[in-house]
Amino acid sequence: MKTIALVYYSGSGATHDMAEAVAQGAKTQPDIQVIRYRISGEDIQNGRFNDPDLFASLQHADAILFGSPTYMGGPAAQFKAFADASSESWSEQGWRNKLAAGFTVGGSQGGEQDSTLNYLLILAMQHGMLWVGMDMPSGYHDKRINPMGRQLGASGHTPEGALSEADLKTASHLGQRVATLLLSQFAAEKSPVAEIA
Ligand SMILES: Cc1cc2nc3c(=O)[nH]c(=O)nc-3n(C[C@H](O)[C@H](O)[C@H](O)COP(=O)(O)O)c2cc1C
Repeated sequence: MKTIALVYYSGSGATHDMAEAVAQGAKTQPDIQVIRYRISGEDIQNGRFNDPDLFASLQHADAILFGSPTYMGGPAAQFKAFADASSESWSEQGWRNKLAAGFTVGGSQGGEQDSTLNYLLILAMQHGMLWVGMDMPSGYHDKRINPMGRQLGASGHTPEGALSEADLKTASHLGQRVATLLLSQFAAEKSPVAEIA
């Protein structure tokens, strides 16, 4: 059994819908369990995210997928508070070689979702994780997904307050891709950080 953890913030529910689509895609594969953690403002006290149980369970996940709405051209502050708190795992590189991926939602089609995905990628790199992007270039497939052609991760937008079917399919595909990779021979062995001679 492989475990995929989804850690995300969602203010009005669109990023939550993306997370559910990611989970649905992941669950199409056998022997995959998905754990979901929706960050809430109450987890943040005096500006600091505090949930030791979450970090303990993330330690056992095989993949961690990060999700945040795009707020003011980047991740929401609530997500960033979680990311800052993850620095305790950073010092030990505790998430090294886990798979990682990201998803985001903006109100506009071109609402700087790339900037949020870039941040999620950098967070994964800080932790020594292995980033999984999209493998569906827009216009070169017949599945009507990834309409924005973003290869860095799954993104959507909510012009009428809701995501399109194509955006949800994109998220679902990303979940399926991570699950497939986890089950494949390419999943990295988790080995301790080598000592420098
Ligand atoms: C404080 C704030 C800042 C926002 N900034 C952006 C932005 O930079 N780009 C964008 O496309 N949408 C922006 N939006 C719109 C949200 O990204 C959009 O409503 C999204 O669907 C929210 O996701 P959620 O329902 O998961 O909270 C912003 C919304 C809020 C509340």
